[in-house]
Amino acid sequence: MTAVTTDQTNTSVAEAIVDIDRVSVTFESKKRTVQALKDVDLQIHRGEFIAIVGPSGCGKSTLLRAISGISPATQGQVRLRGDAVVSPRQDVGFIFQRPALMPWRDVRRNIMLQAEMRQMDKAQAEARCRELLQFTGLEGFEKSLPHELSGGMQQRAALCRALLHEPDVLLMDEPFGALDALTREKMNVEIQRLWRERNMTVALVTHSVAEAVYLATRVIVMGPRPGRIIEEFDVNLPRERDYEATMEDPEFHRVAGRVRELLGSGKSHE
Ligand SMILES: Nc1ncnc2c1ncn2[C@@H]1O[C@H](COP(=O)(O)OP(=O)(O)OP(=O)(O)O)[C@@H](O)[C@H]1O
Repeated sequence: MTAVTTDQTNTSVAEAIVDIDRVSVTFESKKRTVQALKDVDLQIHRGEFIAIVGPSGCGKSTLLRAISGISPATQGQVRLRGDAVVSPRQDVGFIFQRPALMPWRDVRRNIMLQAEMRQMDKAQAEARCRELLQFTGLEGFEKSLPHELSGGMQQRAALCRALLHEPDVLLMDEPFGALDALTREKMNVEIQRLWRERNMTVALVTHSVAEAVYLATRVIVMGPRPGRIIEEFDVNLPRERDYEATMEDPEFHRVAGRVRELLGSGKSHE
């Protein structure tokens, strides 16, 4: 079993909404077998914001996919709200690296796709859609097609779609990697507010150490494939985080420094 050291004990006794118990994921094809995850143990408690960092190809996306059931565990077990995850789950929000909007549908209809897939009550979904458009600053762009939006706006539309059914668990796989630095910063601030105000449980995969530490209550560091958790750090910062002030906070520098050290201070982890 992988030894996990924690620099500060998380004494939270809150309910584990996600329980990952000795999970391994192996991909088998005719050509080769890849073990993407090996004996991963992790509990995510209600209201936590977990950021997962690690070298490229170490299994970060696979871990999120195991939680959502897109790539279920081949050994061990993931439990979501107590239920074993064995197939894709509808009761989470998932945001991919690319917004994956349908090019022929306008913003509103892209968001409402979620309602159609889930056969949600139309009037309720429309009301929720309007609320999310306002929340993410997309009001006025309901009728725009994806190609008429900036990258950040497209990712915001994807965020609205992922949140339409009000999931209490949000999984985000490097959602801001393709954005310019300033837009990424703005999205970080929006996600911080969203997590806080909606009291969601979030797991984020990111290559940015700064993004991980700014957003997370706990940073999980994975080692090279086969993916294992090698260390985790509690981030002792207030839930409400001003961006500039956080960047200057000694706690931010302490955690970011240790994470960078562990990742070999590679330049790929800004
Ligand atoms: N569907 C799949 N079929 C076969 N192999 C896969 C599949 N998905 C992932 N892998 C392999 O599993 C390993 C982990 O991949 P994963 O995408 O989880 O890594 P990652 O840490 O998210 O990488 P990156 O940071 O580069 O996005 C890689 O070697 C990858 O090639």
